Amino acid sequence: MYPLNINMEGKECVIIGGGKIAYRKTSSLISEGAMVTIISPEVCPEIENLAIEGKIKRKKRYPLEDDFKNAFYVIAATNDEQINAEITTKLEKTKLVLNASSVDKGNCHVPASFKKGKLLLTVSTSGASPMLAKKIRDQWSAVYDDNFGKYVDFLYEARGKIKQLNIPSARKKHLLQEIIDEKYIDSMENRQFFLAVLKTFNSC
Ligand SMILES: C[C@@]1(CC(=O)O)C2=NC(=C\c3[nH]c(c(CCC(=O)O)c3CC(=O)O)Cc3[nH]c(c(CC(=O)O)c3CCC(=O)O)/C=C3\N/C(=C\2)[C@@H](CCC(=O)O)[C@]3(C)CC(=O)O)/[C@H]1CCC(=O)O
Ligand SMILES: NC(=O)c1ccc[n+]([C@@H]2O[C@H](COP(=O)([O-])OP(=O)(O)OC[C@H]3O[C@@H](n4cnc5c(N)ncnc54)[C@H](O)[C@@H]3O)[C@@H](O)[C@H]2O)c1
Repeated sequence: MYPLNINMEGKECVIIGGGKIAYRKTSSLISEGAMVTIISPEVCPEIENLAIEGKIKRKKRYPLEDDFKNAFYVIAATNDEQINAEITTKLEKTKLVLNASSVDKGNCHVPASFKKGKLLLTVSTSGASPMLAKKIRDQWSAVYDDNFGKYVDFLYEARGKIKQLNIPSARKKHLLQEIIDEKYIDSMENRQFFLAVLKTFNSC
C-alpha cells in the first residue's frame, strides 16, 4: 500500500449501504468537504438526518451502474459481502474503491488519524487490527497537544520566511534544521526570538 494524503474537497464520493460504517465514513468525508451520495434501500437515523440537513445526497434504492459514473471514490459498505465484492471488482481499476467488509479487496484503506492544526498523524495496521490503529492514534493524541499544534504553525511560518531569504541554500537548510530542535517545542519565547532574528537577515 502506498500512503497518500488526498484533498477530498468537492470530490464526488459514493457510498453503498446505509449502516453505521457508512455513517462513520461519511462523517469524516464531509468534514473534509467531500460531496457524499449514499445509496441504500434503508439508512440509519444518523444518515437520514444528514440528508435532511442537506449535508449529503441520499438515494433510497439499490445502486445502478450509472451511479458510479462521476465518482472519485466509492465505498462498498453493505452488510452483504458478495455485493461489496461485486462493486469492488467492477470499479477498482478505474476509481478509488474501499471494500469495508474485506481487507484484501478494493485498492485503499482508511488509517486511524489525528489532526492538530497542520499536523496530521495517521496509522494503519493494514487490517491486522483496526483497534490497535485506533489505540495508537489515541496515545498520540495525548502527546501531540495544543502546544505542539502551535509549534507546527510556527514551523510553517518560519519555513515560509526562510525560503524567501536571500541567503545560500546551505544556510537555509541549516535554519530549517535549527527549528526542529526541542527548544522550539518547549518555549514560545524561543520561537518568537527566532522569528525576530529572521527579520534581520535580509537587512544585513
Ligand atoms: C482505523 C479505522 C478508520 C475508519 O474506519 O475510519 C478502520 N477501522 C476502524 C475501526 C474498526 N474496524 C473494525 C472494528 C471492530 C474490531 C475488529 O474487527 O478488529 C473497529 C473498532 C471500532 O469500531 O472501534 C472492524 C473491521 N475493519 C475492517 C474490517 C474488514 C476486514 O478486516 O476484512 C473489519 C471487520 C468487519 C467484520 O468482520 O464484520 C477493515 C478496515 N478497517 C480499517 C480502518 C481499515 C484497516 C485499518 C487498519 O488496520 O489500520 C480497513 C482494512 C478498511 C477500511 O475500512 O478502511 C477505524 C478506527 C475508528 C476510529 O478512528 O475511531
Ligand atoms: N471497515 C470497517 O471499519 C468496518 C468495521 C465494522 C464492520 N465492517 C463491515 O462493514 C459492513 C457494513 O457494516 P455496518 O455495521 O454498517 O452494517 P449495517 O447492517 O449496519 O448496515 C448495512 C447497510 O447496507 C444496506 N444494504 C444491504 N444490501 C444492500 C444493497 N444490495 N445495496 C445497497 N445497500 C444495501 C442496508 O440497507 C444497511 O443500510 C459489514 O460488512 C461489516 O462487516 C467494516
